[in-house]
Amino acid sequence: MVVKTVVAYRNLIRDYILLTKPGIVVLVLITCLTGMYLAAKGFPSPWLVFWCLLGTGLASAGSAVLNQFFDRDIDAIMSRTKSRPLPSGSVSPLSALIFGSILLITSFYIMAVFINPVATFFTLTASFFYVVVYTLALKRRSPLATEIGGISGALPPVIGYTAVTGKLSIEPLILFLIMFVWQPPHFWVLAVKYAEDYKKAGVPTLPVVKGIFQTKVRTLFYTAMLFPLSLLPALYGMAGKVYFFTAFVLSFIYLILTLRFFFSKSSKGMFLFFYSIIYLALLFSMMVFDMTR
Ligand code: HEM
Ligand SMILES: CC(C)=CCC/C(C)=C/CC/C(C)=C/COP(=O)(O)OP(=O)(O)O
Repeated sequence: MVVKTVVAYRNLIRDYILLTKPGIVVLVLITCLTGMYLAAKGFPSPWLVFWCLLGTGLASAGSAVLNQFFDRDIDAIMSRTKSRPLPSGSVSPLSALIFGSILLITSFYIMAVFINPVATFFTLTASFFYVVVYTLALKRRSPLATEIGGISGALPPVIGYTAVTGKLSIEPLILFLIMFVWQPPHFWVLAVKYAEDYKKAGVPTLPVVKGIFQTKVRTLFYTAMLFPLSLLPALYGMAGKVYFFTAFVLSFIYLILTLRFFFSKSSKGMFLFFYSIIYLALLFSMMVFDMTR
């Protein structure tokens, strides 16, 4: 009896953690911390780091929970998502709505009280774009949802940077641009693999609307754009030679893998998808490493 209750609680906690898309939260936090590091030109005040990472992490987590609350009908149709906590029935929609709202309200409170108005504004904007603009307004209507939704995903380093400086400048905009251009190819590789799934659920992703070939062309185009963009931090004095060299090699490998995906007859590019995540994590970590040396 006791063992059963403990297992039930453990499963419930696991489901609530899964609802927050924890893998994405980790990468969001790495990019946010990089923004803070570059702004402070070294390790910023530990309390600022603590509150800013907590606030940004809660915003990312809360937005992901609300995204799954609103998407629970289409998530139940797609094989990739049908075992998520909401479609599988292990968490009720009302509980998810309350949980996501509490996470978001706590995030905005922390950012407003412990950080500053500019970073709070960008946190609100990121959440608004993910939940309202991407999930509610665009995802079921247009393939442009991916690019416009990318505004949300590109804001975490801007939140980190402005948490330290309190104002916008060219450096956070460069980080924004890198992340903005990184997101569509990151997603389209998956969208190609699951094109049938998205079609069945009525989600007009690029492969569903324009076909696999057009999507592969655009994936290649965005990855090619990412190459020069990834070098900008070194050219603007935000990072040094070690970063420049690493970014060059990482972007070169990314381009080669994307070319392989482009010419491949298969629509499965899971290694490329995995590489996109490693790429961004290493790129941003290298900026911090080069600053700390
Ligand atoms: C337009 C924006 C984006 C789209 C459409 C998108 C889409 C996706 C999809 C569909 C998955 C697979 C999830 C699954 O298998 O259940 C995924 C995984 C992932 N994404 Fe993205 N993503 C976007 C932006 C971002 C951003 C901004 C980050 C972080 C900075 C990120 C980090 C990750 C990570 C770490 C994973 C693998 C871990 C996981 O599946 O939870 N993504 N993304
Ligand atoms: C601070 C803050 C709010 C940060 C959020 C950053 C972030 C990760 C944004 C990405 C948003 C996005 C459009 C995800 C799309 O996946 P989807 O939800 O359509 O994917 P799915 O099909 O797997 O559910």
